[in-house]
Amino acid sequence: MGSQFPQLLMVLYVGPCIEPLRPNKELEDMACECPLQDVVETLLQPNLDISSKEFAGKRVLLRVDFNVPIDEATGRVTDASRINAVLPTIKLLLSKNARVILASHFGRPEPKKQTCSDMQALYSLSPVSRWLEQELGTSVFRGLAEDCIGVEAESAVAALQDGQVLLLENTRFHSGDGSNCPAFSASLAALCDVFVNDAFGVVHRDQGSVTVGGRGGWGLVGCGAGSTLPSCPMLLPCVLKPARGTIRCQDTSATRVRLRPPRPPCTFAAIPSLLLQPCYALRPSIGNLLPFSSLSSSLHGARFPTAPPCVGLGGIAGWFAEPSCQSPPLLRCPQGVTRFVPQCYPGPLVRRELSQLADRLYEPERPLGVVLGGAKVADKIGVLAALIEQADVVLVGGRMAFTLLAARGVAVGATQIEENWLEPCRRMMARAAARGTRLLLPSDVLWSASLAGPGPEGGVQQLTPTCCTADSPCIPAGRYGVDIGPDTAAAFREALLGCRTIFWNGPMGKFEVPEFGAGTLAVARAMDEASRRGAITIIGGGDSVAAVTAAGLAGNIKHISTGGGASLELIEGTGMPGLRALVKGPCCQRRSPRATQQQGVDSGCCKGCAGGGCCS
Ligand SMILES: Nc1ncnc2c1ncn2[C@@H]1O[C@H](COP(=O)(O)OP(=O)(O)O)[C@@H](O)[C@H]1O
Ligand SMILES: O=C(OP(=O)(O)O)[C@H](O)COP(=O)(O)O
Repeated sequence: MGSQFPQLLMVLYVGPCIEPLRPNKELEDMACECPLQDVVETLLQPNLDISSKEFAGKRVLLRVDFNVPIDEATGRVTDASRINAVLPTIKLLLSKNARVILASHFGRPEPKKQTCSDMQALYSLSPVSRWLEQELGTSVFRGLAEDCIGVEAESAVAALQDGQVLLLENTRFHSGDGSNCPAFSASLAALCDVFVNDAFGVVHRDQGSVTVGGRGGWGLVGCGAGSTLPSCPMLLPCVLKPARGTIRCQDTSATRVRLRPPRPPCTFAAIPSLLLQPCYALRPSIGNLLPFSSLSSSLHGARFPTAPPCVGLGGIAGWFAEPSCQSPPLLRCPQGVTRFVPQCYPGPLVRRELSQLADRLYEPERPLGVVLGGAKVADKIGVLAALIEQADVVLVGGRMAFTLLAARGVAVGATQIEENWLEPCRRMMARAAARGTRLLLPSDVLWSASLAGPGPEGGVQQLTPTCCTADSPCIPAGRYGVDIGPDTAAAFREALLGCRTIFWNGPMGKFEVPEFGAGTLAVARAMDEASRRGAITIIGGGDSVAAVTAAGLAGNIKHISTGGGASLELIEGTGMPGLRALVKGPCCQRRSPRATQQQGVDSGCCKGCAGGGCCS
């Protein structure tokens, strides 16, 4: 790989690398990094309501979130809340004689590691397809296209008639979705005339099918104070992109980025057009860990050279040589739907979610309580810092809790924790104490020898300081924490009943196993009880909603949201690239982004599933 760098760098120099360096302030202004509330307000304007638009004969790409629970044994959808939530949108578009193309992710396939057949077996949208067939009938629903881009998708779309629906296969079968590759977005966008995003559950993801490249994709432009910035900061994701998951924001001064070398197909054909793209400084999509204010101060703090216009080879080469950098300012360039699809709208579900959640969470009736659980620890733990600042009571259960418990010195056995977060968790707990936020962790937990179900070994464990030693661990070595215990459930209930607004995301344990579901059920009951006492209760997240629905306790909840991580990010008040990508004009009082240019992108870049080529 090393031998390719000089060639690549030569191309960078001879390409149209023409833009003079912009001062930091201007970079920041160009970002139009509006307060999220302004973005939300913009998307709620009546002129973006699709019910007042005409779509007859138009191919409408409707991004939906069909990431629904499936029974592994029967392959059937076990909770259709997310499908049902978007059915009215599908029917609305059909009533307008649109040709509706549904795009969704499902689960987290790994196209670079798994073969296509493995991905198909585990993550095909065929169970959802069967569900839609029943709901819509075969004359309207034209089935599942084998792939979401490429020949299969194109021919299926070409066969679509007005007033018919097609479901595209899982967008995440292509690595270009997760990496927000412009070529992937362009291919998806080529299928349609109009893009409607009604996938609230995924608007916090900076992914190709969400922003459909709107303003998606990150280009790395510098490595913080003392490093160099090219004045052609249009080195786009295919060329330079922080590898997913390698950015750690334990605090703003310890941000680390590891660079991924350019992918060969991106080099020659892609770079000239990439270099022409205007860039916007935006908050990085790094698991929502770094508030934009921090980024912006890191932008201010960084030393950007003013000349020569394209920095030196050394500046760029240094990035490759240096595996990590401090506080990298990141630039993000517009790429997709706003470029590739002229008409983009938020769907009715997204608008409804925004108005319901924003109303209730931006200026909540206090005390505000947040219950956080679930298994997407790496994704959601970063939000905790923001929740500690905003909520009065924060309750943490689920697998999430064990990283905090471990940070307190509790021996958690084999329970999966986030090692990188131990120190930040200690600081968060200290901050909660200093601020007066009531942060409750489990005081007892259920442990088991297996995550699959209870065996002869297991039981409820009180988490006393005396048991948290190597000799007397709280959770024995090799055992898993699988639920909160009854004392914790009672303490959580008591805390919740004192709140006027409650938001809950993430089950308290591995609730799919009935024996590990008591904690989740107890919180569901407490939510129900609080609702009946007049509290404003909101539950978000696929599994949390499934748990509450299965328990028959959804009826009194004030708002059931289709998004867990998305709702959390909304509360956090930052990020949401999927929403920002839908804002075409100025979204705040600050300077709006420059008009984007229609440009081609090397279609060979970032081709789909590296696993076996079936979906490239
Ligand atoms: N202690 C635990 N160990 C293993 N899995 C857990 C534990 N607690 C919760 N989970 C799992 O978390 C998953 C839901 O997590 P997440 O996706 O974050 O929630 P949501 O879908 O509600 O946003 C469930 O499948 C549940 O089994
Ligand atoms: O299930 C989802 O989010 P959630 O678990 O936060 O509700 C969405 O479909 C997003 O999925 P992802 O977290 O794999 O990007």
